[in-house]
Amino acid sequence: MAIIEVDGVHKAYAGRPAVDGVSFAVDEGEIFGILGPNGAGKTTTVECVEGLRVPDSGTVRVAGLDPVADHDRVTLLLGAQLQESELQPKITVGEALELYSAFYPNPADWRSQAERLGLHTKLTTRFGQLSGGQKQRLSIALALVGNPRVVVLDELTTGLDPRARRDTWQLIEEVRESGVTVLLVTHFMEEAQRLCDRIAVIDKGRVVALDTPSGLIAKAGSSTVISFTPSQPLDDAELARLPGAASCESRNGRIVINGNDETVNAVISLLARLRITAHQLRVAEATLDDAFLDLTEHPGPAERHALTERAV
Ligand SMILES: Nc1ncnc2c1ncn2[C@@H]1O[C@H](COP(=O)(O)OP(=O)(O)OP(=O)(O)O)[C@@H](O)[C@H]1O
Repeated sequence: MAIIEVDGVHKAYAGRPAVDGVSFAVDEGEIFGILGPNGAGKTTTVECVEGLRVPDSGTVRVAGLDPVADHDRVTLLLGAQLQESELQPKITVGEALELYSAFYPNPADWRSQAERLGLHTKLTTRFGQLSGGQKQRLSIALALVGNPRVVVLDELTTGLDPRARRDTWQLIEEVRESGVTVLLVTHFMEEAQRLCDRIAVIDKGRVVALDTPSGLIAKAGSSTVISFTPSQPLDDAELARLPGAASCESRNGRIVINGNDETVNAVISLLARLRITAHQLRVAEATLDDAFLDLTEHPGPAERHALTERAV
């Protein structure tokens, strides 16, 4: 059952659309990702879900409630990461956690929360003296302190070092296992791929794709990139006609084909038939990174692959 429903939401700032007809539904208990380039409208969308922005048109429901009209009730069931400016620099970590837990009828044990997030040694440290990563961890702890049914995490692990990022991912998985729905805005593909059950890709204020991470990879162009330097010139047109081949490019004697597993076998058979040797044959699987770039109007996989190879 959907716990978050966003239906045809529009939001403009000074007449310029930031969110232009966004719709999606998040099932209870899932981790739902929102991915998109800078300025795509992700934060505006989640702020509409949190009731911090009022859509110009369209509807948002959280557990059937209107986040603006029923703001007080929604606040009790939805936890959100705080912006840095929302805490006084002199408040200590322990005071902030205690204060925020007092707002909720059924708060989590904030001391164990702090321990899980590696903040237990910082309970007497003032907010203004925390590092960027520690502030980030505190904002996650504060989002979870009310034992919410839904938690909205915008750029969850920005500013965290690799270990803290992985610890945070584990924490989010534990949060989900306890039945909490997570709405996650992220720029990190690895994070989205590892954590999210489904992802909405937003570009220029619109949802351009909505699927599981593997569904997005499969949907975006081709899933396999084959590249090699042939021992003799090859006909690009013949390669482009191979089964599953979506495109073929030749640059400085190196051939790059976008295709799938079937294409890999067909290329090998063709090379054997023509008695051509493939030097530096590489077969790479597309990633969510590739899918993201394809879906948000950037260079295609072959072009990027060629760029990467040249850069190497
Ligand atoms: N308060 C505001 N006033 C005017 N324009 C705004 C305001 N907030 C956002 N915008 C504009 O709306 C568009 C969408 O912004 P939004 O912050 O929702 O995007 P985003 O996808 O979250 O971006 P980022 O990944 O950079 O955080 C951008 O063009 C932004 O400049």
